[in-house]
Amino acid sequence: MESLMRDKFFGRKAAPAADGLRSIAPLDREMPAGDSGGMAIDVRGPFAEAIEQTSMVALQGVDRDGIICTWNDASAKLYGIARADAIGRHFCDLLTFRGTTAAFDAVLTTMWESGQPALPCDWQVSTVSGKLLWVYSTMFPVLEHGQTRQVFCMDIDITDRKQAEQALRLSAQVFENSHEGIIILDAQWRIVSVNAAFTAMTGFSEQQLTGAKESLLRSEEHDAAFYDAIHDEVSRNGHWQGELWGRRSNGEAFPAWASISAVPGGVRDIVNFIVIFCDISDRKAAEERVRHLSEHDILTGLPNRILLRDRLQQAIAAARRNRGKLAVLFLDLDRFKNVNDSLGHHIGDKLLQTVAERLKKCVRGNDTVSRQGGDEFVVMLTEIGGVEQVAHIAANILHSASMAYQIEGHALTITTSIGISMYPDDGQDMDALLRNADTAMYHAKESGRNSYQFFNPDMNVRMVARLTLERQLKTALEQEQFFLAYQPEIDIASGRIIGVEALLRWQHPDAGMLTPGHFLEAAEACGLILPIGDWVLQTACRQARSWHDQGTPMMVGVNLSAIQFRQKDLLQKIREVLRQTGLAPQYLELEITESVLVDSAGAALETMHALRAMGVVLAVDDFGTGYSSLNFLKHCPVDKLKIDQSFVRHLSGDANDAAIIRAILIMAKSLKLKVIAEGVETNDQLEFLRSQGCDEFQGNYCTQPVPASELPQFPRTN
Ligand SMILES: Nc1nc2c(ncn2[C@@H]2O[C@H](COP(=O)(O)O[C@H]3[C@@H](O)[C@H](n4cnc5c(=O)[nH]c(N)nc54)O[C@@H]3COP(=O)(O)O)[C@@H](O)[C@H]2O)c(=O)[nH]1
Repeated sequence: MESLMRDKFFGRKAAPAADGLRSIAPLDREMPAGDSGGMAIDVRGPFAEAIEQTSMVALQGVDRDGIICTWNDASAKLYGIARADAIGRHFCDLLTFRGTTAAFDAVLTTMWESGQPALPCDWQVSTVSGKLLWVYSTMFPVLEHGQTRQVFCMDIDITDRKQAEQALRLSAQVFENSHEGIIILDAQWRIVSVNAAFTAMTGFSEQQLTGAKESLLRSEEHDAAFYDAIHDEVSRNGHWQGELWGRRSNGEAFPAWASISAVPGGVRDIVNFIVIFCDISDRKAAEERVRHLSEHDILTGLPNRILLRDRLQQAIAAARRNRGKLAVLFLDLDRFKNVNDSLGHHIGDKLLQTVAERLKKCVRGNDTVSRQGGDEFVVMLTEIGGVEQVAHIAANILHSASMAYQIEGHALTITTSIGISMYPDDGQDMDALLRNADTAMYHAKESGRNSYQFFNPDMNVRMVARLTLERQLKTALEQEQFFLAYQPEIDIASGRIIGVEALLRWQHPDAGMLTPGHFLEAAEACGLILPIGDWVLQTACRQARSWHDQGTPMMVGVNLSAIQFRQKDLLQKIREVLRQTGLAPQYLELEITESVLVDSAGAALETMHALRAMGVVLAVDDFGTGYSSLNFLKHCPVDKLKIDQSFVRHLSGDANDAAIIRAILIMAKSLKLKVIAEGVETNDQLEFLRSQGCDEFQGNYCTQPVPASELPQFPRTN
């Protein structure tokens, strides 16, 4: 490329100069008439030589072949090439023009041909050593006898200027194309210039802003002191950055991140301020959404546990300062699980949403209704006058929650149990108040549900005892402290044992042998009844199978409490136990109380039919104490009624009990159900039952419940 250029513009034959290549050729300059830019220099003369060598301007001269004839000290300095290394070399060997070679060549060609000087021009030059610089170049031909003899070039280094221009261009690009709003202000905080991003961000036009005071952009979210502090900071330290509210042209405030810098002029003088503005509305909105989600319950939109704790803490601090009172109401819906189990979670969710709406209507705007999870809600009442006021609100809540619900065609009712603790009487801190309200709620449940209970310290004592019992029950299960006692069920006519009822016993390490009355309720409350019940079922069936193997087959009765009966996998469990133990299903009798059947209505019937289909025998336990209607019994696939022992116990003294037993027996006969009387302790009781046609009896008159090995050797049926 360079050699091509060399041939084209400096002549193909590089003939040596007459006086040798390294000497400076004698030249005369002839100015064409009317030429304004040409010059005549006698390069041989001392004047020209002096100019050439002392000039601050880099001066080079080349002949027709492009060979360098002149290279002054300034050129050597500018290009970093010594005079001795330049003279006699081809110009293109030392200097090349970046991207403008063709233009440079054209200028040279014109000059050689026209003998006219070229217009001064900026060139970017790279030297043989790799140095890159910008020069402002004036090129002119030197004539001899009317012929161009040499071309001279005067170069001034403009690299710094070019770089500054470039930087300025870049800054302008950044200013205009930045996504962040940029404002340039003068020393009096008057707007000098704004970029497009800022006008787009605020809705102000450039005309509206230019010349306006910075206060035009202030939002009412901040007072004057806020802006004064920023001005002070920028004046003192040259910089401030932080979040502030800006103002759009329509008056709307928007959150922004601002970075303000002072641009110094002379000593201590600030000439301008530059403000970079970033609209953070979207980020703030996203943060707000995340914060809201983290503090609210998704299902009901109520404050969740986290937000409640936060508000409770603040309310306690305020009550402490003002010597005020506040109340914490712990709510738990009664038997909400039944709704989920029978109608599905979808309906359960809708019910919770409606309850939440009703709760909000029962309290004032500054109170908090929160959902803790599941069917638990906590209401915080602040600025309370006294317990009467709280009791009134609690009663309202009970009433409102118990009103009928219509959800997707289902008519539902639900009640609530509420425990209440008060600051400062029932706790000084949040955890104590929540704990005590929970304890009181638990007592509300125990005392029949659909009620509220204020906390009292006795509750805590009972709660501790309950928790201790629950812990011990867990240990009992792990350490096999349970065993089964069996009580025979005797056919009255033949006197034979036709089966036994398996009754749970706990060999407590300290308290000795405990009957279910001591622990059953706690086991049900904490859910341990399920693993315990599984163990009972497994153990009783294994024992019955063992009697079968010994040639004395006997029916075994196993009690199922409500929670056990409602287990989703009950059928599967029973099928599996029968399979594992090898007990035929007709030897297993499941005892279910009337209340279980009535409470779980449709679902219970389905389960009972499935159990019957499996071949298992079903008995209604404690019959007469519940509310089962005759109609209900008619549709219930049960085999046996167990007359509750309370009727048997007072047979001799209470004519009513005798009448009840008679009625049960008549009814059972017509429904073709077997009847067994429980709690028979005397011969008189037995004789009465025999006289009334009762099928079977069970009770201490025969024997108390005993371990399998101690069962009396009565004749047994097969
Ligand atoms: N879910 C489960 N419940 C169970 C289980 N084991 C027992 N239970 C239930 O606990 C209740 C109390 O049982 P328990 O203390 O064992 O009392 C039973 C008998 O000991 C008692 N009984 C029997 N005959 C007499 C008598 O002549 N006099 C008298 N005072 N008491 C007597 O009656 C209870 C039998 O109750 P029932 O089940 O109604 O037939 C009790 O409700 C059990 O159901 C278990 O494993 N799981």
